[in-house]
Amino acid sequence: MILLISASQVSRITGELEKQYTPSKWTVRLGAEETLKTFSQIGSQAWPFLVFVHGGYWQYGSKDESAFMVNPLTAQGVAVVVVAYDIAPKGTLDQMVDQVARSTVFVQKRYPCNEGIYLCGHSAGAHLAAMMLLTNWTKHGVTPNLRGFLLISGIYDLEPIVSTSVNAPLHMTLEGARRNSPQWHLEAAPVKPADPACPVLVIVGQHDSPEFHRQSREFYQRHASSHFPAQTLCTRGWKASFEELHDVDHFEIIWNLTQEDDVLNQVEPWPFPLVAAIHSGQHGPFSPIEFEEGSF
Ligand SMILES: N[C@@H](CC(=O)c1ccccc1NC=O)C(=O)O
Repeated sequence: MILLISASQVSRITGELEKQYTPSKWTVRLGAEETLKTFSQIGSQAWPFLVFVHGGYWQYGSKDESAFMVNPLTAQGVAVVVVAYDIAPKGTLDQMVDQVARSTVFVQKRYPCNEGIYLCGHSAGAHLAAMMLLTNWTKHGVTPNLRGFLLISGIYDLEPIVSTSVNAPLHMTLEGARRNSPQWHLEAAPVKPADPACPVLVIVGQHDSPEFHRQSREFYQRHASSHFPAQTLCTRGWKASFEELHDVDHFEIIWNLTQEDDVLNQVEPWPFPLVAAIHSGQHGPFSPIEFEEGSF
């Protein structure tokens, strides 16, 4: 059989074929251009990342119990990384600090197009996150795109706990406690994060103990004083703020991250995309990003 078709028919057919093989022309919810833009953003993994470091006095807790804040965040396009680290007695403080640094570096290397890495830690996790303020990233080969720190009910000077039962599995010497106390190394912080305006939000719960209040206040403190002569976040030039959250204890302060009307909404001004996520109260699918020690 011989089939005769004209040039105009060919172009109509190829035009139709073109359309058939252009999936963006068939999208329903968004226009072609917007769909492609959205898709390329997802493809380039240009998300903000919230890296969460759990608490538990460096001797209990795990990543598996610590993904409770994931849903409201992922619903807002924030990728959440829940860090696992070797708690005592397996891990030492020095190792835990190094593991959190390497986890942060892993996120930067794996997702170089990220729209910022926000380090958030609770209690002992806030201590580990705060140690990242002091990290010399040059030895890791990359400076993470750190855009914010959210330090919740943390401890920044470990010396007072050396003589408490908390130290039993940690075996910290006074020297080790000092070495791992961000409070005592602010003046020596080698490199600030890439963004010099990287905000640091220090938060403590109203019903946290007076010692926890003191630790947060002194780490943040606006001016050095004769009463407290050490360097602080503020005196070292960090863009820091301090909040005492009303009517929450050491545990509620972090549990509330799961809730739509989270008390952290009251924090003003909030420098993190976290706030938008928590404000929205929309819970998306649970999709944590997990990686293990062996993968970095
Ligand atoms: N043994 C402590 C528990 C504790 O400090 C804690 C428990 C869960 C998550 C964080 C904690 N504290 C600091 O990391 C207590 O009885 O309060």
